[in-house]
Amino acid sequence: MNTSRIIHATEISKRFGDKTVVNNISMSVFQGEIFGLLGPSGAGKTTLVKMMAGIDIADCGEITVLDMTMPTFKVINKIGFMSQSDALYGELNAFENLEFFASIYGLKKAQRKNRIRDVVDLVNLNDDIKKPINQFSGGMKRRLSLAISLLHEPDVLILDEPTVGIDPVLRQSIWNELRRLSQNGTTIVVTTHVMDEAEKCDRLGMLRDGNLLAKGTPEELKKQTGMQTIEGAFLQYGGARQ
Ligand SMILES: Nc1ncnc2c1ncn2[C@@H]1O[C@H](COP(=O)(O)OP(=O)(O)OP(=O)(O)O)[C@@H](O)[C@H]1O
Repeated sequence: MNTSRIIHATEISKRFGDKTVVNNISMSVFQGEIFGLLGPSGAGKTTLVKMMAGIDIADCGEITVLDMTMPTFKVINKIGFMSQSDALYGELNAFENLEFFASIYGLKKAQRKNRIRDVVDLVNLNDDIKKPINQFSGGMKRRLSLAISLLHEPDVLILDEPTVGIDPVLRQSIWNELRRLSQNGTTIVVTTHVMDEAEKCDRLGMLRDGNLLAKGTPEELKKQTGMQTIEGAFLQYGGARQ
């Protein structure tokens, strides 16, 4: 693993009303690693990754991506963000959605065609490319959202629960692709509450109620808690729902 720090959060907090949903979190993500944010529903994973992607702003603390303080438009083209709520145009078909986002990302015509073909292959949507999005299932929308986040081959990929609603075979091929991208230098942050996906990450941050309970490699976290599984380690660190 490369040691250049690509994402760096320093003591960031975020409140909604009187509720602190991200509480004084500091962490770094290094080039070419897959960093997983693991935590139950409501832990603050989405809020944290949105601040990394520059979509939301921390109340205090600082986040830098590629040494630029977020949020800034300067790195927006270097980040691929896949949100949980699919930001797709329902009236358009899949191909038109891809074309639209490719033009936003500034992909040239020839490059656009190749990239669209590659990402559509990857998420296995070839047969549905002409179908309007409002006829897509939830899983198909997830796959298209993932394809869109990959279109411009970003240096940093931030994926919020990318494999929810996706069948195990495709999920495996998506993880294979994430690994291939990371080996080629892409830095990836992925949120999940699925333990077997957490095991696939190079490092993990365990979140609960806005607090970063622990971080480390899956092996380190298991070893430190004397547990055989990530789930066991998470519970030891205080991740259990009360
Ligand atoms: N815009 C908002 N206004 C008010 N509260 C919010 C807002 N966005 C998130 N929250 C609250 O912040 C907390 C953390 O939410 P967040 O979506 O970050 O959690 P999460 O870990 O991503 O959960 P999930 O796995 O269910 O997506 C929750 O209590 C949620 O209700």
